[in-house]
Amino acid sequence: MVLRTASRLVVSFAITSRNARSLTTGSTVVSRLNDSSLLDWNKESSSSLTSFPVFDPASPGTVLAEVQSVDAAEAIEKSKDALASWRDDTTASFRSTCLSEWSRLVKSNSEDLAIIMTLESGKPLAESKGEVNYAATFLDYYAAEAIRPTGAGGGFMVPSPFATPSGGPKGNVLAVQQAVGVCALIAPWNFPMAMITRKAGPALAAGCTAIVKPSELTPLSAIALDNLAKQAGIPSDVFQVVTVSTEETPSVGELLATSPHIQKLSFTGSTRVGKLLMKQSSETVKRLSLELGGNAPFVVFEDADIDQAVTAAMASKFRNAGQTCVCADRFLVHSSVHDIFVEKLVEKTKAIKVGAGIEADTTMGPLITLQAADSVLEKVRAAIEEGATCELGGNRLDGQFFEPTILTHVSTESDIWKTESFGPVVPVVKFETEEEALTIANDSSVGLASYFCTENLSRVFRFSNSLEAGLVGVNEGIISSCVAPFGGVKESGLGREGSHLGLAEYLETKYVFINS
Ligand SMILES: NC(=O)c1ccc[n+]([C@@H]2O[C@H](COP(=O)([O-])OP(=O)(O)OC[C@H]3O[C@@H](n4cnc5c(N)ncnc54)[C@H](O)[C@@H]3O)[C@@H](O)[C@H]2O)c1
Ligand SMILES: O=CCCC(=O)O
Repeated sequence: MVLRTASRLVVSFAITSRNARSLTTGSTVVSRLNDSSLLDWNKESSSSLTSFPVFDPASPGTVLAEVQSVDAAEAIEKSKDALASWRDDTTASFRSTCLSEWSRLVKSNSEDLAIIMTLESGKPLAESKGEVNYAATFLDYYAAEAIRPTGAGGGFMVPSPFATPSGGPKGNVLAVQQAVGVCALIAPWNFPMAMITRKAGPALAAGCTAIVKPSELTPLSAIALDNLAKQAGIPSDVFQVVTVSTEETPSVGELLATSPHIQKLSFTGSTRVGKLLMKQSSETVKRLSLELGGNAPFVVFEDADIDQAVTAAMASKFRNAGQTCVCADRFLVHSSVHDIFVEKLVEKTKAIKVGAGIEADTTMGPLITLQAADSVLEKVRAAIEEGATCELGGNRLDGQFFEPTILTHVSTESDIWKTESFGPVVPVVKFETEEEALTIANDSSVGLASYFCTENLSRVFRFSNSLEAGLVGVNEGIISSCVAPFGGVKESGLGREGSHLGLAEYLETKYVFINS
């Protein structure tokens, strides 16, 4: 394992002279960008606004930028006022063109966007580049969906507009799909661009207006997306980004969840906050999409191709240092292939290069905060105290870096097994029968992703049918795509994002009876 620290991360607050400049960006960020105007952030407000720091996860305590907060109440007013013109006065074709142009700009600025994302989220540059492209796919996908009669083109599962005789002696039934209205979109730090476009793409395509609240840990990615949206011709009140500090977040969350002017709330983040927003939203009976936490099982059967299983396990587990809601989190390996799987996984994992994401040869970055690194360490130590064997890693490195870790003989009662680790830890448990693997895999209050490796076709159907999860990867560790319906069951959430089903989340069905 190689630990690399970031190359000099000196922050001098270089941009304060221009009047009313509301994003003060450290030289580390600006000097790396081809176009520093991506981070322009001049917000006007009738109230005095605060600002908050954005930190570099690769260098604890280093401030990358000082970002001005945005007044959420004013944003709601603007969004409400902009709704009718966007929903009723623009054509679907115009909205489609705006989304396509936004995507084109995202792609043509991908180098800068990846740098911004890496600096504030910590993920390696190659992963950030992958996410920028992934983010653009949602804009392209929903640009294409937008031009179809709303909701009709997506396929048989989306309710389509229709007209039919009433079924009675007279009259006709007409059913139409309409934009839900003003939408609040609350996004997390771990995929700071793709989780925004996955929500905003279908919202804008459907004719809704959108207020995005990014994570306070990664507002720069959202600011850059906002600037490109404006360049693409999306009116500034139709798509707004509301940056707020950690301290302001609970009250702004409550405002978005309780405002009678907001018709829908879409949230990606922890199950804890999802439950809170669900309670708060009940006051106004909002439409809800909740993409919450997971604790994905990864099952390796005795008939699996072990090399393929190891590749899939690595891809799923170590993506974004294990900070992905669909990361494999609980490894169940048949006793007959346990030792060879672990041996091969340990060998491959040793090649991971831990370091600052901005360094070209880094393959795993830091965790997002010191608290996150502490929490992973605590769970690893507790698991070892409860009898687990540490096959690799097990330690926190400098700052927020954590060693890729493999634990065997893990107790299924331990915290590392029962709760989402959100870190680069592989806990392994042996099993003997398919029934036993299924029981352990489904023994969780959440059900987002799940994975299994087998060469047996009937088992593929049988086991995937029985897993209590919204997503199933068979012999594959990365299964996210704009064309696939993404979402969980149980306490992992409500609704689906991506695919034509993602558009349906932003549409209401209205039925009109016409007397004849
Ligand atoms: N299902 C998914 O698609 C998905 C995707 C990413 C992350 N996650 C989950 O999110 C968790 C990690 O992300 P996190 O630590 O950023 O989660 P988090 O819930 O703390 O934060 C997510 C977002 O919610 C905001 N937030 C926090 N408290 C809030 C409140 N009281 N009211 C309104 N908004 C509030 C944050 O500012 C951020 O924008 C993990 O559990 C992970 O599984 C799920
Ligand atoms: O972390 C959550 C989303 C990541 C993905 O879309 O695969």
